[in-house]
Amino acid sequence: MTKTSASILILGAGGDLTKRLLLPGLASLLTRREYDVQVIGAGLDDRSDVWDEIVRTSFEAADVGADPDALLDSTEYIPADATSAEVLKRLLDACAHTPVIYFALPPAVSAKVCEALREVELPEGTRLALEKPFGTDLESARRLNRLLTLLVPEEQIFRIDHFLGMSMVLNVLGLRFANRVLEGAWRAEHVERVEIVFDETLALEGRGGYYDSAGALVDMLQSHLLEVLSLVALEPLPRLDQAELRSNIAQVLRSTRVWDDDPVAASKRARYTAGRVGERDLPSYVDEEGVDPARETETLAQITCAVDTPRWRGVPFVLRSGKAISADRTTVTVRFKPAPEIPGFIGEPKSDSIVLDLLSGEVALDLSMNGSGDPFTLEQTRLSTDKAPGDLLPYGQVLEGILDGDPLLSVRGDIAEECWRIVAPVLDAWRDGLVPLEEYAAGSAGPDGWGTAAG
Ligand SMILES: O=C1O[C@H](COP(=O)(O)O)[C@@H](O)[C@H](O)[C@H]1O
Repeated sequence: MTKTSASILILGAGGDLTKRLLLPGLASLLTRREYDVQVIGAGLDDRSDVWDEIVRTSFEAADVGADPDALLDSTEYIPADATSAEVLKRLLDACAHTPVIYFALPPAVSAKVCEALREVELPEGTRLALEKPFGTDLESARRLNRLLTLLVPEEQIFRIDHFLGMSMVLNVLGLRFANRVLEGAWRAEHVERVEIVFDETLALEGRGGYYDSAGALVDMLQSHLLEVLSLVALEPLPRLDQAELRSNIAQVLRSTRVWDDDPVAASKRARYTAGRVGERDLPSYVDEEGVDPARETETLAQITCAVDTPRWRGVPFVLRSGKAISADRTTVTVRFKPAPEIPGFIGEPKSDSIVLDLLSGEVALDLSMNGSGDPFTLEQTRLSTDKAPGDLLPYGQVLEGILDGDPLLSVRGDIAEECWRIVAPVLDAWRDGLVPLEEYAAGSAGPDGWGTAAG
C-alpha cells in the first residue's frame, strides 16, 4: 500500500504554537502511523540555523521517543514574508508533495496571505489549515471564509480546533449514543444543567502578546467550549462522517444563544491580580509581559447559553474558562434533576451527575445510594473509571485528519461563524462596560458567587 504523502508548509513557524503543540502533535502521529512527510517552516525571522534543533526538541517533547530524522522525509526553514504571492510561489516550489499550508498566523495576517494566494496556482489537492482564532469577529470570519472558498473547496479547508482531537471530547459521542442508560436521560426532562469548565493553573506562559488581544472568552469559549457544547447537545447521527457530524454540530449551534438573550445577566468576566499558583508567584495580569494595561482583557470568562431544541429547551449550559486558577478543572458535568424524596429514607436524594474530565479521560458518576452505615440513609457516592488520556496528542489527532484529507475533526466555515454569532452580544456588552470586570487573586478559585459548582 502506498503511503500518504504531504508537505506541511507552516507559515509563522517561528511562533510558540509550532514548537509547543504542532510539532509534538506531528511526532505523536508519526510514531503511530507511517506517512511521507516533509516539513517546511517559514516566517519573517530567520530561524534557519536553529530550525533543526527546534524540530528535534519539539519531537522529544512529544515523549514518544520520536526522532525527526527517522520520521520525516526532510525539514528546512525558509525565511519568508508569506503575504507576497512571489514568495508563496517559491515556498510552494519547495514542497516535494501535495502541500498542506498551515497558517500559524494571527487572523489579519492569514487574510493577507489568502489574498496573495489568489495570484498563485495551487497544486491539485492543496489543503489549507488555519489556527484559531478564526477571524476576530463575525464579520472578519465571514470575510475570511469568502476568501478561503475562492482558493480551494470547503473539504480542503481545515479550521483547527484541537479540542476536537481530545479523546474525551470524542468519547462524549460514544458514551452518549452507545449507552441506553445515558442516552435515555440525556435531555431536558432529566437534566438540570450542563457545565463545561476549562480552568487552568497555567497563566500566560509567554503568550501575553496574543492573549491580551483575545481574552478568555475568545481564546477558549468562542471556539473550544462551544464545540464541546455542540457534541454534548448533538442529536443522534445517521452516519459518522464529516458531512453528518458537521451539519449536526452546525444545527445545534444555530439553536444556541445567550441565556434569555440577555448578555449582561448571562455573562461574567474577571482577571487575576498578583498571587501564588502552586509554587509560582505570578504578577498581576496587567504587569505581565506583552499586556496593555489600558485594555480590559479578562482572564476568566463565564457565559450561560440556551440550546433551543426540543431536547434541551430550558436547560442552562454554563461555559467557563480561566487562567491562574488554584487547580486545573477541565470537566463537562451533566447534572441531573434530583429524584423525588423516597418515603422512609433519611436524607434527600441529591442531584446525580456525570463528570467527564477532558484532559485525564476519567469518567465519574455521582449517585445517591445507601451508605455503609444505616441502610436507609442516603449518601452520595462517586463511581469512577481510570484516567485514560488517549494515546495520540490532540494535535496529532487533528493532523491525522488533515494528512488523510478528512475534515471530520475540523471546523466547517459556517460553524466558525455561528460561534462568533453566539458570543457577539457578550463581546458588545463587555465593550460597552455593561458587565463589571471583577478581580481574583492568582491561585484562588476565582471570584466568589459565580455559580459553577466546583468539583
Ligand atoms: O487553545 C488553547 O488551549 C489551551 C488549553 O488546551 P491544552 O490542550 O493546551 O490543555 C489554552 O491553555 C490556551 O490558552 C488556548 O489558546
